[in-house]
Amino acid sequence: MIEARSLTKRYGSKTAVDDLTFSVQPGVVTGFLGPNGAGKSTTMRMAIGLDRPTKGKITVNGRAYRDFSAPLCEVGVLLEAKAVHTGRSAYKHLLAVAQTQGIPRRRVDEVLGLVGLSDVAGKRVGGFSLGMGQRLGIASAMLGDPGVLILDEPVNGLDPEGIRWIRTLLQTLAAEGRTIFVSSHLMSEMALTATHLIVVGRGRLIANTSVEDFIRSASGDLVHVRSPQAGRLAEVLDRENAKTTPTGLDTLAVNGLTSQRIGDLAFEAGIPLHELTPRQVSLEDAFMDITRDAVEYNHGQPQPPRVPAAATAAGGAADQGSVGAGATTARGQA
Ligand SMILES: Nc1ncnc2c1ncn2[C@@H]1O[C@H](COP(=O)(O)OP(=O)(O)OP(=O)(O)O)[C@@H](O)[C@H]1O
Repeated sequence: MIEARSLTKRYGSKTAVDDLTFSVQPGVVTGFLGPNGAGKSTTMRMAIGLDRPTKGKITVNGRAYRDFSAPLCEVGVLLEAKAVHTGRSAYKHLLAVAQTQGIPRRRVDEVLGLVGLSDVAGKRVGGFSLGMGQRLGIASAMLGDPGVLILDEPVNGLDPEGIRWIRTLLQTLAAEGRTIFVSSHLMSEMALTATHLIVVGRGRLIANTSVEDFIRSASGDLVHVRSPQAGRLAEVLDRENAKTTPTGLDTLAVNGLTSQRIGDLAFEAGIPLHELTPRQVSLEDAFMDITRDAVEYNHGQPQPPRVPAAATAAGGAADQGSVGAGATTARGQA
């Protein structure tokens, strides 16, 4: 398990990580999401002792990283795939890493097999493609057979086959009971890979929720309805405390009732319906929506008006299961 408590990191006047509290549970893949500059890498660097928190703490299995005598056997890390000696072969690189912590030579062969690099084990790392480099980075992270894996943007620059491979590997490792903490700025990718999400923006916690709940709350309860008796239907629905907004001559946007309930009410009132569509948002849209005000640089693009997505509706504690509690903070103060 990874636990951050009031974790804060300032670089001069810049607050990179701002009072983050969350925990990452074993047995599932937890996605660490946020726009560029949100503080993901800084958080991960603090988790493995490469940066010191200005305030608060982050522990792995209840201990600070520096307290591990054989850290590779506790927590595997992929921060920068290219941080290897390019003149060495993949095998020699892994062997050198293994020898620093008394990991047996046979484990090098095992992890090469695990990541599918056995056939190129003798090749110089300098000639590796980006995808092979990522595989080597993961092999290195897996050397000590750790129970915790921290991976910073492991799918960056990979082709679809490589992305699918990492996705399956991470899910398999999580199913073995490991704690998998993986950062990305791609919501759609994380939705396929992760079970739980921790979303940050400008260093602050925006959401800490299951992927399922994130999708549900992002999609909200907005339903598009078309009826030749839209005015009458609005009266019926308003009596049920729905919020109806005319969007055309015969169309309504309805908040606060499910499409099933709207259909039933229309039927009971003898009102014909020509369309009844729950509003769907793409995950990428939901993510953009929830992090919009937390983006450091928006490339000068004009910001479209906010849709009344329910992604911000559910409040909650800073630990497990909150969507939008931090978003309010980020919007209010950023
Ligand atoms: N050593 C440093 N000195 C000063 N500012 C830093 C330093 N490291 C990070 N920052 C700043 O802290 C903020 C968070 O950066 P960080 O790299 O953690 O974000 P990120 O979410 O990982 O972004 P990306 O997806 O772009 O890697 C950014 O504004 C960054 O410029």
